[in-house]
Amino acid sequence: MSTIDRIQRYSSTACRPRVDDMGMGNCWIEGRDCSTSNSYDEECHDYMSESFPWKRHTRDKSQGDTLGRRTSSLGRNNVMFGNGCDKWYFPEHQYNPKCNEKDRRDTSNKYLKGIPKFVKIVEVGPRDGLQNEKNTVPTSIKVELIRRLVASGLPVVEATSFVSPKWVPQLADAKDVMANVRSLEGARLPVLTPNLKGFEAAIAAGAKEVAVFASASESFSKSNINCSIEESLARYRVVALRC
Ligand SMILES: CC(C)(COP(=O)([O-])OP(=O)([O-])OC[C@H]1O[C@@H](n2cnc3c(N)ncnc32)[C@H](O)[C@@H]1OP(=O)([O-])[O-])[C@@H](O)C(=O)NCCC(=O)NCCSC(=O)C[C@@](C)(O)CC(=O)[O-]
Repeated sequence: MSTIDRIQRYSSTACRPRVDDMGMGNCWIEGRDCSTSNSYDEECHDYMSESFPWKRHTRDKSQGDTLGRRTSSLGRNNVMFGNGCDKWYFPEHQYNPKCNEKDRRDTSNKYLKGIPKFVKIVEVGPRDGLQNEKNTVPTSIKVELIRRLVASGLPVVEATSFVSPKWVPQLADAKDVMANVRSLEGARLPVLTPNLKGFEAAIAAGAKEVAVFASASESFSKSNINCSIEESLARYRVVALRC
Protein backbone atom coordinates (compact mmCIF):
# COMPACT_ATOMS: atom_id res chain seq x y z
CA MET A 1 0.00 0.00 0.00
CA SER A 2 1.45 3.41 -0.91
CA THR A 3 1.91 6.09 1.72
CA ILE A 4 -0.81 8.20 0.14
CA ASP A 5 -3.22 5.23 0.26
CA ARG A 6 -2.41 4.67 3.89
CA ILE A 7 -3.05 8.33 4.70
CA GLN A 8 -6.33 8.12 2.84
CA ARG A 9 -7.45 5.28 5.07
CA TYR A 10 -6.78 7.48 8.08
CA SER A 11 -8.82 10.37 6.73
CA SER A 12 -11.67 11.70 8.79
CA THR A 13 -14.23 9.59 6.98
CA ALA A 14 -12.45 6.48 8.11
CA CYS A 15 -12.43 7.96 11.61
CA ARG A 16 -10.70 5.04 13.26
CA PRO A 17 -7.57 3.44 11.93
CA ARG A 18 -7.85 -0.27 11.44
CA VAL A 19 -6.00 -2.73 13.55
CA ASP A 20 -3.87 -3.94 10.65
CA ASP A 21 -2.83 -0.35 9.90
CA MET A 22 -1.62 0.21 13.41
CA GLY A 23 0.41 -2.94 13.48
CA MET A 24 0.47 -2.60 17.24
CA GLY A 25 -2.36 -4.82 18.31
CA ASN A 26 -5.54 -3.24 19.53
CA CYS A 27 -4.10 -1.45 22.46
CA TRP A 28 -4.05 2.07 21.07
CA ILE A 29 -7.29 2.28 19.16
CA GLU A 30 -9.71 -0.05 20.86
CA GLY A 31 -12.22 1.72 23.03
CA ARG A 32 -11.72 5.06 21.31
CA ASP A 33 -14.28 6.51 19.02
CA CYS A 34 -14.88 9.63 17.00
CA SER A 35 -15.83 11.66 20.00
CA THR A 36 -12.25 12.30 21.01
CA SER A 37 -11.22 13.59 17.63
CA ASN A 38 -14.40 15.61 17.29
CA SER A 39 -13.80 17.31 20.58
CA TYR A 40 -10.27 18.03 19.51
CA ASP A 41 -11.67 19.51 16.30
CA GLU A 42 -13.81 21.84 18.34
CA GLU A 43 -10.91 22.85 20.51
CA CYS A 44 -8.94 23.59 17.38
CA HIS A 45 -11.73 25.56 15.77
CA ASP A 46 -10.63 28.96 17.06
CA TYR A 47 -7.10 28.26 16.04
CA MET A 48 -8.10 27.24 12.54
CA SER A 49 -10.29 30.22 11.93
CA GLU A 50 -7.28 32.51 12.15
CA SER A 51 -6.41 34.15 8.90
CA PHE A 52 -3.08 32.28 8.88
CA PRO A 53 -4.11 28.77 9.82
CA TRP A 54 -0.60 27.38 9.84
CA LYS A 55 0.40 29.62 12.73
CA ARG A 56 1.58 27.34 15.48
CA HIS A 57 -0.89 27.23 18.36
CA THR A 58 0.58 27.21 21.79
CA ARG A 59 0.35 23.99 23.71
CA ASP A 60 -2.42 25.42 25.82
CA LYS A 61 -4.54 23.94 28.52
CA SER A 62 -7.18 22.58 26.15
CA GLN A 63 -4.61 20.56 24.30
CA GLY A 64 -3.14 19.37 27.57
CA ASP A 65 -6.58 18.15 28.58
CA THR A 66 -6.95 16.27 25.36
CA LEU A 67 -3.63 14.59 25.86
CA GLY A 68 -4.61 13.81 29.40
CA ARG A 69 -7.82 12.17 28.23
CA ARG A 70 -5.91 10.19 25.68
CA THR A 71 -3.55 8.95 28.35
CA SER A 72 -6.36 7.92 30.62
CA SER A 73 -8.15 6.21 27.77
CA LEU A 74 -4.97 4.31 27.05
CA GLY A 75 -4.87 3.14 30.63
CA ARG A 76 -8.45 1.89 30.38
CA ASN A 77 -7.71 0.02 27.21
CA ASN A 78 -4.87 -1.86 28.70
CA VAL A 79 -7.06 -3.06 31.52
CA MET A 80 -9.98 -3.79 29.22
CA PHE A 81 -8.08 -6.21 27.07
CA GLY A 82 -7.35 -8.51 29.92
CA ASN A 83 -4.27 -9.97 28.35
CA GLY A 84 -2.37 -12.03 30.90
CA CYS A 85 0.06 -9.25 31.46
CA ASP A 86 -2.21 -6.24 31.16
CA LYS A 87 -2.50 -6.32 34.91
CA TRP A 88 1.14 -5.31 34.84
CA TYR A 89 -0.02 -1.87 33.74
CA PHE A 90 -1.91 -0.38 36.60
CA PRO A 91 -3.20 3.13 36.03
CA GLU A 92 -0.63 4.23 38.60
CA HIS A 93 2.04 2.41 36.55
CA GLN A 94 2.90 0.17 39.44
CA TYR A 95 4.86 -2.99 38.96
CA ASN A 96 2.94 -6.20 39.60
CA PRO A 97 5.21 -8.97 40.85
CA LYS A 98 2.63 -11.61 39.81
CA CYS A 99 3.48 -10.95 36.20
CA ASN A 100 6.29 -13.27 35.19
CA GLU A 101 9.19 -12.59 32.87
CA LYS A 102 7.60 -14.34 29.89
CA ASP A 103 4.37 -12.37 30.28
CA ARG A 104 6.39 -9.21 30.36
CA ARG A 105 8.31 -10.15 27.25
CA ASP A 106 5.11 -11.08 25.42
CA THR A 107 3.52 -7.80 26.37
CA SER A 108 6.58 -5.82 25.32
CA ASN A 109 6.64 -7.63 22.00
CA LYS A 110 2.93 -7.02 21.51
CA TYR A 111 3.20 -3.28 22.07
CA LEU A 112 6.57 -2.71 20.46
CA LYS A 113 6.01 -4.81 17.36
CA GLY A 114 4.72 -1.98 15.22
CA ILE A 115 7.25 0.61 16.27
CA PRO A 116 9.37 1.77 13.35
CA LYS A 117 13.04 0.85 13.19
CA PHE A 118 14.07 4.48 13.15
CA VAL A 119 12.62 7.95 13.60
CA LYS A 120 13.57 10.81 11.33
CA ILE A 121 13.66 14.15 13.09
CA VAL A 122 13.40 17.16 10.81
CA GLU A 123 14.39 20.66 11.90
CA VAL A 124 11.66 22.88 10.48
CA GLY A 125 12.63 26.26 11.93
CA PRO A 126 13.58 27.97 8.66
CA ARG A 127 10.20 27.06 7.20
CA ASP A 128 7.68 26.48 9.98
CA GLY A 129 9.32 28.97 12.31
CA LEU A 130 9.86 31.81 9.88
CA GLN A 131 6.48 31.50 8.18
CA ASN A 132 4.99 32.57 11.52
CA GLU A 133 7.11 35.70 11.90
CA LYS A 134 5.12 38.90 11.75
CA ASN A 135 7.85 40.61 9.78
CA THR A 136 9.47 38.91 6.85
CA VAL A 137 12.99 37.83 7.71
CA PRO A 138 15.56 38.93 5.10
CA THR A 139 16.76 36.19 2.76
CA SER A 140 20.38 36.51 3.89
CA ILE A 141 19.38 35.87 7.52
CA LYS A 142 17.36 32.81 6.50
CA VAL A 143 20.33 31.48 4.57
CA GLU A 144 22.63 32.06 7.52
CA LEU A 145 20.17 30.32 9.84
CA ILE A 146 20.11 27.28 7.57
CA ARG A 147 23.90 27.26 7.34
CA ARG A 148 24.25 27.34 11.10
CA LEU A 149 21.63 24.65 11.66
CA VAL A 150 23.47 22.42 9.22
CA ALA A 151 26.82 23.28 10.79
CA SER A 152 25.43 22.28 14.18
CA GLY A 153 25.09 18.74 12.87
CA LEU A 154 21.38 18.48 12.11
CA PRO A 155 20.97 15.94 9.32
CA VAL A 156 17.64 17.18 7.88
CA VAL A 157 16.66 20.85 7.76
CA GLU A 158 13.45 21.91 6.03
CA ALA A 159 14.68 24.97 4.18
CA THR A 160 11.53 26.70 2.93
CA SER A 161 8.27 26.08 1.11
CA PHE A 162 7.12 26.65 -2.43
CA VAL A 163 3.61 27.81 -1.67
CA SER A 164 1.55 30.74 -2.83
CA PRO A 165 3.20 34.04 -1.78
CA LYS A 166 -0.30 35.41 -1.35
CA TRP A 167 -0.91 32.86 1.38
CA VAL A 168 2.54 32.90 2.98
CA PRO A 169 4.35 36.11 2.04
CA GLN A 170 7.09 35.39 4.57
CA LEU A 171 8.42 32.62 2.32
CA ALA A 172 8.01 34.34 -1.03
CA ASP A 173 11.80 34.23 -1.43
CA ALA A 174 11.91 30.41 -1.53
CA LYS A 175 13.73 30.42 -4.85
CA ASP A 176 16.47 32.75 -3.59
CA VAL A 177 16.87 30.82 -0.37
CA MET A 178 17.34 27.60 -2.30
CA ALA A 179 19.80 29.22 -4.68
CA ASN A 180 21.99 30.03 -1.68
CA VAL A 181 21.76 26.73 0.16
CA ARG A 182 21.37 24.16 -2.58
CA SER A 183 25.03 23.23 -2.58
CA LEU A 184 25.39 23.07 1.20
CA GLU A 185 26.84 19.74 2.19
CA GLY A 186 26.21 17.67 5.26
CA ALA A 187 22.43 17.77 5.43
CA ARG A 188 19.32 17.07 3.44
CA LEU A 189 17.26 20.18 2.75
CA PRO A 190 13.67 19.24 1.95
CA VAL A 191 11.13 21.90 1.00
CA LEU A 192 7.34 21.88 1.30
CA THR A 193 5.34 21.61 -1.90
CA PRO A 194 1.54 21.77 -1.72
CA ASN A 195 0.93 21.02 -5.40
CA LEU A 196 2.56 20.37 -8.75
CA LYS A 197 3.24 24.04 -9.31
CA GLY A 198 5.21 24.19 -6.07
CA PHE A 199 6.99 20.96 -6.91
CA GLU A 200 8.10 22.19 -10.34
CA ALA A 201 9.34 25.46 -8.83
CA ALA A 202 11.21 23.60 -6.10
CA ILE A 203 12.99 21.33 -8.56
CA ALA A 204 13.85 24.28 -10.80
CA ALA A 205 15.37 26.00 -7.77
CA GLY A 206 17.57 23.02 -7.04
CA ALA A 207 15.63 21.16 -4.34
CA LYS A 208 16.54 17.49 -4.13
CA GLU A 209 13.84 16.52 -1.66
CA VAL A 210 10.28 17.67 -1.17
CA ALA A 211 7.64 17.14 1.48
CA VAL A 212 3.89 17.23 1.12
CA PHE A 213 1.54 18.03 3.97
CA ALA A 214 -2.03 16.90 4.53
CA SER A 215 -4.49 17.63 7.30
CA ALA A 216 -6.41 15.27 9.53
CA SER A 217 -9.51 17.45 9.59
CA GLU A 218 -11.54 18.92 6.74
CA SER A 219 -11.64 22.37 8.29
CA PHE A 220 -7.88 22.54 8.76
CA SER A 221 -7.33 21.30 5.23
CA LYS A 222 -9.62 23.98 3.85
CA SER A 223 -8.02 26.77 5.88
CA ASN A 224 -4.49 25.63 5.21
CA ILE A 225 -4.46 24.60 1.57
CA ASN A 226 -7.91 25.59 0.40
CA CYS A 227 -9.14 22.13 -0.51
CA SER A 228 -10.66 19.01 1.02
CA ILE A 229 -8.58 16.16 2.40
CA GLU A 230 -9.59 14.05 -0.59
CA GLU A 231 -8.50 16.74 -3.04
CA SER A 232 -5.22 17.21 -1.21
CA LEU A 233 -4.45 13.50 -1.43
CA ALA A 234 -5.17 13.58 -5.15
CA ARG A 235 -2.73 16.50 -5.51
CA TYR A 236 -0.09 14.68 -3.53
CA ARG A 237 -0.50 11.57 -5.62
CA VAL A 238 0.41 13.64 -8.67
CA VAL A 239 3.39 15.17 -6.88
CA ALA A 240 4.54 11.75 -5.63
CA LEU A 241 4.30 10.29 -9.11
CA ARG A 242 6.28 13.17 -10.56
CA CYS A 243 8.90 12.69 -7.85
C1 LIG B 1 -2.00 25.35 -1.64
C2 LIG B 1 -2.29 26.72 -2.18
C3 LIG B 1 -1.24 27.15 -3.14
C4 LIG B 1 -3.63 26.70 -2.88
O1 LIG B 1 -4.05 28.02 -3.08
P1 LIG B 1 -5.30 28.36 -3.97
O2 LIG B 1 -5.52 29.84 -3.86
O3 LIG B 1 -6.43 27.48 -3.65
O4 LIG B 1 -4.69 27.88 -5.36
P2 LIG B 1 -4.98 28.17 -6.84
O5 LIG B 1 -4.54 26.95 -7.57
O6 LIG B 1 -6.38 28.68 -7.04
O7 LIG B 1 -3.96 29.36 -7.16
C5 LIG B 1 -4.14 30.65 -6.66
C6 LIG B 1 -2.90 31.46 -6.96
O8 LIG B 1 -1.78 30.88 -6.27
C7 LIG B 1 -0.80 30.49 -7.22
N1 LIG B 1 -0.19 29.26 -6.75
C8 LIG B 1 -0.75 28.06 -6.61
N2 LIG B 1 0.13 27.19 -6.14
C9 LIG B 1 1.29 27.86 -5.98
C10 LIG B 1 2.57 27.48 -5.53
N3 LIG B 1 2.84 26.23 -5.14
N4 LIG B 1 3.54 28.41 -5.49
C11 LIG B 1 3.28 29.68 -5.86
N5 LIG B 1 2.08 30.09 -6.31
C12 LIG B 1 1.11 29.18 -6.38
C13 LIG B 1 -1.53 30.33 -8.53
O9 LIG B 1 -0.67 30.47 -9.62
C14 LIG B 1 -2.53 31.44 -8.45
O10 LIG B 1 -1.89 32.66 -8.71
P3 LIG B 1 -2.69 33.88 -9.41
O11 LIG B 1 -3.18 33.33 -10.71
O12 LIG B 1 -3.81 34.23 -8.46
O13 LIG B 1 -1.66 34.96 -9.52
C15 LIG B 1 -2.40 27.76 -1.03
O14 LIG B 1 -3.46 27.42 -0.23
C16 LIG B 1 -1.16 27.86 -0.21
O15 LIG B 1 -0.09 28.19 -0.69
N6 LIG B 1 -1.31 27.64 1.10
C17 LIG B 1 -0.21 27.75 2.03
C18 LIG B 1 -0.13 26.50 2.83
C19 LIG B 1 1.06 26.54 3.75
O16 LIG B 1 2.17 26.86 3.38
N7 LIG B 1 0.81 26.19 4.98
C20 LIG B 1 1.86 26.13 5.93
C21 LIG B 1 2.54 24.80 5.89
S1 LIG B 1 1.62 23.52 6.73
C22 LIG B 1 1.86 23.90 8.32
O17 LIG B 1 2.73 24.65 8.68
C23 LIG B 1 0.92 23.25 9.24
C24 LIG B 1 1.64 22.34 10.17
C25 LIG B 1 0.63 21.55 10.90
O18 LIG B 1 2.46 21.49 9.41
C26 LIG B 1 2.47 23.18 11.10
C27 LIG B 1 3.37 22.39 11.88
O19 LIG B 1 4.31 21.78 11.26
O20 LIG B 1 3.19 22.40 13.08
